[in-house]
Amino acid sequence: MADQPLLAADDVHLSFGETRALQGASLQVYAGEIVALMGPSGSGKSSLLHCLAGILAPDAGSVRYGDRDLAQMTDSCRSALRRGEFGFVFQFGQLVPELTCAENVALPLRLAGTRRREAHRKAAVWLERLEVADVAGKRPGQVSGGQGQRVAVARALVTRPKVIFADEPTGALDSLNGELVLKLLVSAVRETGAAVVLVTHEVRVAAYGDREVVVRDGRIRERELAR
Ligand SMILES: Nc1ncnc2c1ncn2[C@@H]1O[C@H](COP(=O)(O)OP(=O)(O)OP(=O)(O)O)[C@@H](O)[C@H]1O
Repeated sequence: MADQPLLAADDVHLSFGETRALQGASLQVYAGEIVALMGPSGSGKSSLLHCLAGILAPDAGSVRYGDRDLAQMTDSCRSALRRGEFGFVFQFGQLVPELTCAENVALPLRLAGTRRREAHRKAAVWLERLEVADVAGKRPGQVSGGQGQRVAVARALVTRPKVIFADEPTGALDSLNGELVLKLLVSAVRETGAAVVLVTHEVRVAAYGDREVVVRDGRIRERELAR
């Protein structure tokens, strides 16, 4: 494991009006590791994920990606970072309904300026990798929830990001489909070397992580999982 964390939150505070979502959360994520964020509903897991990904700016404390403080970057630099180095998988509604599954997976590459043909070639590789090549020409509304999540994982990985942020990625799936999505996600990131920040309620899902971190009252409690 590298000495320097890839991503580090240091004493992060975040409030929504009167609600104190994060109250001094500190977390380090190293290259290639899968960190599972667990904890009760409302404890601050998603807020921490959003701060780590540069989607929300902390009221106090800092988030660093490598040697860069996200708060010191311009909005366009942060957007470029999110497009180029980060990938996202959420629980619902992340695929563009008007596009086919192949077009959805190719989209991040097209937005980054990759030519159509090359973007679709890479999309096909990732759809195959996630075992959903057969739905390439279908729209998200025409595929099952599990297939849709595997397409979403393919889309998150197609740019070969350094960090994947996954917020309850299997929360809407039955346990069998959830397991399949997780197994494919984990084997794909082991291959690409991406780190994963995985928010989940479920112990079974957290067990896919290298490390489990418990968020409680906007702070971190951490314990190592047996490998
Ligand atoms: N956009 C928002 N506006 C107002 N309050 C918010 C907002 N987002 C989160 N909160 C509040 O901040 C606190 C932390 O929320 P957060 O979503 O980070 O928790 P969580 O641990 O991810 O919860 P869950 O497991 O239920 O998704 C909660 O009290 C929540 O109600």
